Amino acid sequence: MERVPVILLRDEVKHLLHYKDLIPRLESALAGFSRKNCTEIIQPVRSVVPIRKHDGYMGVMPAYMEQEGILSTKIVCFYKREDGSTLPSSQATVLLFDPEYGHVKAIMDGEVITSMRTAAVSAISAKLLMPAQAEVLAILGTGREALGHYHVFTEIFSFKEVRVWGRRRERAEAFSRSVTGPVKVCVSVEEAVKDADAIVTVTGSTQPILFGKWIKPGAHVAAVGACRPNWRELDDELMREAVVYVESRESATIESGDIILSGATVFAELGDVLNQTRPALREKTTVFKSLGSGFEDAVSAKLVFDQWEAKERVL
Ligand SMILES: NC(=O)C1=CN([C@@H]2O[C@H](COP(=O)(O)OP(=O)(O)OC[C@H]3O[C@@H](n4cnc5c(N)ncnc54)[C@H](O)[C@@H]3O)[C@@H](O)[C@H]2O)C=CC1
Ligand SMILES: O=C(O)C1=NCCCC1
Repeated sequence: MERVPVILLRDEVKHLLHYKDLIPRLESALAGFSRKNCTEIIQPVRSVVPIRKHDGYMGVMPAYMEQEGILSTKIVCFYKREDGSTLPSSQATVLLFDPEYGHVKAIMDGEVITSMRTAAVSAISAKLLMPAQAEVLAILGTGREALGHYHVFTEIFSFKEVRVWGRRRERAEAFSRSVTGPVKVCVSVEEAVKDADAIVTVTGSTQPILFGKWIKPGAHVAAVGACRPNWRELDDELMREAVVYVESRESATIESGDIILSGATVFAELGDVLNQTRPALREKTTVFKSLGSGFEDAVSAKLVFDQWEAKERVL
């Protein structure tokens, strides 16, 4: 029998995926991934094909979770875009397979998944590592990931002040107008991060934009951009003085320019903290260097598919 995959477009994925389901699933997947001798989650480091002519990369991100019966791969194309470019800086599709037979069960939009799971993992890092009674959140960058981070951080935490900085002030102002809560537009990174408790860097920068000397001791930084080994968002001082957490040590030492070029040491994976095998050093300045993992896409895609199937059953 020929099996036809279901195609789930952006709006449907958006409708089916919710942070309240996603966050606990990601927490258990991060913990599973970091368990000693983990055989449940098979995930090679992302394969990256340079698309030199267009200043871009294609990342292929497979993952297999045997117990959960999840086999998937995300294919994401991402680009270094010049200021003012109207082209998208990344596009992604997730394929969900039947692990027993190998056929494709679903082809779904990967952009909502990328943005929600990335923001959710940063929020998990903040839950574990941000100072207690955090009052000020600073978001550096005004694009798609910035918006995702705004939504989940304001949904699960209660900040007294949210600030945004963007290279182009009009984009930061547009960002501030596009969300429902109050957001203070800052003219410089330094102004945005002064005395901030939580800082999210979500830019396409390839050079440091955030400097350790501007940051309040004890602040938590979720560093989401700079996912190539020669790209940076954070300076050497911040990387060397902060306690650094990652999703995967293996990926971090291959893909993160902030880690490789600063010579910083990785203290723990987030999963180690969730498994209580490494401590959450909340009182110290902490950096979560996010790179994105195939297993995060895998559990997100499964949630979307299960929700879709449940809806179909009712109809
Ligand atoms: N860690 C992860 O799992 C993921 C990381 N990313 C990365 O996050 C970053 C942001 O992605 P999106 O929001 O989707 O992109 P976007 O294109 O929607 O937004 C990029 C933002 O960065 C700013 N920007 C670009 N170049 C800059 C520079 N040189 N200095 C300062 N700001 C600059 C832009 O003005 C814009 O505000 C990218 O580097 C992307 O590759 C994206 C998805 C997942
Ligand atoms: O995990 C992802 O998805 C991405 N990571 C880094 C660059 C763009 C997409």
